[in-house]
Amino acid sequence: MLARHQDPIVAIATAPGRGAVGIVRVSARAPLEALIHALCGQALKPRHAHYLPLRAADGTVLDHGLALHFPAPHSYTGEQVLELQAHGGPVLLQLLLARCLEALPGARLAEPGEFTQRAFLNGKLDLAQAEAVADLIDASTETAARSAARALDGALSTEVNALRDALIHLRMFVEATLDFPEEEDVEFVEQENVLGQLGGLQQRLAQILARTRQGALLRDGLQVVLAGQPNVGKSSLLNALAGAELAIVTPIPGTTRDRVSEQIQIEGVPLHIVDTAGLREASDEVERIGVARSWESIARADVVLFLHDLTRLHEPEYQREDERIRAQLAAHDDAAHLEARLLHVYNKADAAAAPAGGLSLSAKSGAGLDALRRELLQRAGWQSVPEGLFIARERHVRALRATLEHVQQAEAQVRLPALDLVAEELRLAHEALSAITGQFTADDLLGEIFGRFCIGK
Ligand SMILES: Nc1nc2c(c(=O)[nH]1)N(C=O)[C@@H](CNc1ccc(C(=O)N[C@@H](CCC(=O)O)C(=O)O)cc1)CN2
Ligand SMILES: Nc1nc2c(ncn2[C@@H]2O[C@H](COP(=O)(O)OP(=O)(O)OP(=O)(O)O)[C@@H](O)[C@H]2O)c(=O)[nH]1
Ligand SMILES: [Mg+2]
Repeated sequence: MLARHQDPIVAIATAPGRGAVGIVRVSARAPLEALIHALCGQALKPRHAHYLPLRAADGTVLDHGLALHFPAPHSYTGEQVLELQAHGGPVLLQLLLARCLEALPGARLAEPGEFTQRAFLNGKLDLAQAEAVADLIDASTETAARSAARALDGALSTEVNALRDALIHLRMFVEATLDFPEEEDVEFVEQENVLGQLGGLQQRLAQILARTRQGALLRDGLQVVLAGQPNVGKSSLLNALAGAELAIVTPIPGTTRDRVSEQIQIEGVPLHIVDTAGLREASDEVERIGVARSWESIARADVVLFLHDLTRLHEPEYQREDERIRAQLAAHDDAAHLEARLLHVYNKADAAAAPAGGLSLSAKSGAGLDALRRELLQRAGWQSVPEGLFIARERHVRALRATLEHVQQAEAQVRLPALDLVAEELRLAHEALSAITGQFTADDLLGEIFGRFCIGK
């Protein structure tokens, strides 16, 4: 395992397929001069682009491209890095890749995220920044991309490090007092204003937590499912929100058989919207499977848009069916959770009067869609774009929550005062906080984080 971490690695560092330019990159601890000589036929000035023929083992020219050598430690990975920027044909890039593997002893193909993992292990990036690299590549909205760039620039890390320093400062006092048991705990607590410091920490943690939550929302978005009886206008609403004819719409109940999903964005927040088969007693096998899938989507959703048809609200048969769905929703979910994620939407407001209260709209005319968008953002806990928004992950939110809880516990112990317990809570707070930037991070978590990168990154 350890030896593998030291192998030279090689990968095609551009998106697979045909592109105008493609990059093959190599990262190694060992010197790359021999490889450079074999491929480029000349020495490379560090960090300079050289235009030259890239040669096969028999001396024939594979391509005329650019070669760049980044000597360690001044490279992306902190190791020796060679980049070959060639024409973007997939066959050519495979040839160059194979050429590097053959000419560099011990080299192997890089695993997903391995270049960035090395950058992390060599201290070029902390863990939150490394995650931001992947989030930048995967960003699905402009706001998400800009926020990922800010996180890569250290927006979250800087805040976390400042908090960590404050925690360390406080820990030093507490630990020092523990080492001198003759000193009065109460006196210490007052003298160093420990309560004041703990209060300040909690405030700062709460602020960062709120911003981190927004960042995680930008990354993960919101899962929204359109559910309800057949023919109420679920597919029409999907199309209206997406601004495209994605799902088939007809006056025939039971039109949608399978899930249709689409990603849209509202103020930069990605929304994954799933249109489902109308919920009713299925009349055939295909529909039965469709309805089962509807329920699966409902179970997974952050928000369930329960659509009602205003033109049929008064029909007893229609009411019975809505009641049946409501009961089934309640049976699938605990009451508080359902309440938090269920949103009733009354459709076809262009054709029938809407009851007071509730969200009414017309998928056909578009009236009321803006109110629905606002409501969805509010349900997601989105506050209008704060300055300096950075992308974040659920992992960071959990770590900050844990840190805050330990600091709150520490405060409770100071009031007793039980300084050894305060010290322990502060140690745990420090550990939880440090997991964000990766100082205290288990190997399996690292494997999971970097394993989700694309190859060549
Ligand atoms: N061609 C190319 N473009 C790329 C990358 C790359 O690896 N190759 N990157 C890959 O993701 C990103 C840029 N990231 C990079 C980060 C650090 C260094 C680097 O050379 N760092 C040195 C020197 C720093 C300096 O001059 O200030 C260092 O850290 O010591 C290079 C690229 C995006 N664009
Ligand atoms: N007047 C009016 N008609 C609508 C509106 N939205 C949808 N409809 C009509 O209602 C019918 C059903 O619409 P769909 O979007 O297919 O309904 P659905 O809920 O997806 O139906 P299933 O796929 O069968 O579950 C179509 O004839 C639509 O044109 C609306 O806002 N106003
Ligand atoms: Mg439909």
